[in-house]
Amino acid sequence: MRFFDVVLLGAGSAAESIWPHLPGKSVAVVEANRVGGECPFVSCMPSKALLRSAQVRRLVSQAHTLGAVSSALVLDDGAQAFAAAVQRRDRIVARRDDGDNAAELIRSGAVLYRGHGRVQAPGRLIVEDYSGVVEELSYGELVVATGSSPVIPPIPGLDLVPTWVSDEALSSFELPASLAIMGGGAVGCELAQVYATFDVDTTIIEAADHLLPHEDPAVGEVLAEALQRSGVKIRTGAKLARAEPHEVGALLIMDTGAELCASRVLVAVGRQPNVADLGLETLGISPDTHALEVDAQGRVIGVDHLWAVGDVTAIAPFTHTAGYQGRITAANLQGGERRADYRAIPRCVYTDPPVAAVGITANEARSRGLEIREAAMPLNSTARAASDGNDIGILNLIADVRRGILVGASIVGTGADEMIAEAALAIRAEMPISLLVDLVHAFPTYGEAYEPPLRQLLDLDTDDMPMVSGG
Ligand SMILES: Cc1cc2nc3c(=O)[nH]c(=O)nc-3n(C[C@H](O)[C@H](O)[C@H](O)COP(=O)(O)OP(=O)(O)OC[C@H]3O[C@@H](n4cnc5c(N)ncnc54)[C@H](O)[C@@H]3O)c2cc1C
Ligand SMILES: NC(=O)c1ccc[n+]([C@@H]2O[C@H](COP(=O)([O-])OP(=O)(O)OC[C@H]3O[C@@H](n4cnc5c(N)ncnc54)[C@H](O)[C@@H]3O)[C@@H](O)[C@H]2O)c1
Repeated sequence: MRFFDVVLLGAGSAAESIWPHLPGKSVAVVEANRVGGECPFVSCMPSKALLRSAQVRRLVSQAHTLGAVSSALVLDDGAQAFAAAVQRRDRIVARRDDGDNAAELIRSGAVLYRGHGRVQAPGRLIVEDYSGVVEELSYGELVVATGSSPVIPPIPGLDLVPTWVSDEALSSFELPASLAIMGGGAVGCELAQVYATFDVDTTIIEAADHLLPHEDPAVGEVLAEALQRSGVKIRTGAKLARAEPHEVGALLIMDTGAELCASRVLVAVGRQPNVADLGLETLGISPDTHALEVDAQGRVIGVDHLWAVGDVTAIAPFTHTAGYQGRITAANLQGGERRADYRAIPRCVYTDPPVAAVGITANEARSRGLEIREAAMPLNSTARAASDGNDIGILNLIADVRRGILVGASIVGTGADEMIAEAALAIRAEMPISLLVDLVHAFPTYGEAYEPPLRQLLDLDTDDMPMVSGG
């Protein structure tokens, strides 16, 4: 049995910011699927590649409104355009081949074991490869970085109709004739815009009363308008109650009694941490655990020599969080004392226009008993929106009145995904609003939209027409 100082279970975004940063330690990485995990192959990168192709397709169709051509361009039909977008997508995801990532891992000095890893006892792990060959390893420290999987809700008949989960929707070469998407969260909204733009009749079914229900309602409302302009149909406040096979593919019956036919159903109602079948019960962890609960240093609470990083912790499940947790855990495995601070992790949805938020929502702030004040600004009132021809968007800031600092921000609009970094820094560094209000943004940029609401929060001049909602 070979001993390693550190064994990483899973080789995704979280783990890859650990293995190159443990000089002097012997490291093994156990991976059941692809080195690199989901992000480069079946989640972030293929979705962002397809979203970009879709965005350009819409832009070209609007070129005459932007003075680029004299009349509307005649586009290829959606299927031809999608075939080209898929070729580009597959180049960007290296045709889902993890060979380069695996080679880099090995160059870092770590040992790669391909197969399913499972703890046998404290300090011991087995790896079973595809042919059933089992290897046994022993470890000093174990880092669980096993990611998450889509939730499939127990809806009668759903297993009898054609369904996709996100990685299938992002690996497909063909367009469905029509697509019903269960869930108006990040996955549902991004993929709805992709498929609708390639002329697929696409409907989002969202249980809550607005899209992206984890964010402030105004965000979901502005996004809904943008998606509808891309051809997406939206049914909010509706849950799928039952599904039946149908000549088209699926007949979907909502809890409201409404019905919808679609040739394919994309199930996008959230993800759950991968904690099953890891042998964690041998370490005293309950088999009913939903996520591995970690302290700020990355240690699994109550279990010696066990760490967890990435989606398996269910903390802000994004690639950038996985990388952040990985860097902190690597430093602590080297004897450091680094602690994670999750107050300012950005949450972005890369629709067109994108959505970006950071910190807490107004509802969360109120439930924590904070005295808050909100100030908002429509992005279409910026000079940049006028010159670009963008007429949709909003920026909303949430201030903690007693401390005079920002605690939350959300933006929908062109550039939101980049603009959010300013609010993230302000929240993370607890910068006084009196300082933020003195920051000068270049003219004409979307960033200028921060200035009127910040002034509003300080009761300075209000001539730039920010909209204010109560706290
Ligand atoms: C459609 C979609 C789009 C997304 N887009 C974005 C985005 O634009 N930006 C963003 O920040 N985030 C995005 N995310 C989220 C992002 O993909 C995840 O947060 C990130 O991949 C998590 O990294 P991880 O290392 O925790 O898990 P993963 O990357 O999933 O890695 C876990 C690895 O562990 C392996 N594994 C699991 N169990 C075992 C075992 N027992 N033995 C051996 N190996 C095992 C798996 O095979 C996998 O390779 C998106 C997610 C989805 C679904
Ligand atoms: N741009 C990004 O960073 C990005 C993109 C895609 C996914 N992701 C990650 O993937 C995770 C999963 O995304 P997701 O969209 O699947 O989950 P999500 O939690 O973001 O959204 C799920 C949605 O489904 C709705 N829902 C739940 N049950 C339902 C039902 N029975 N009928 C109708 N609607 C129902 C919820 O109200 C919610 O709006 C996200 O949390 C995020 O971390 C990130």
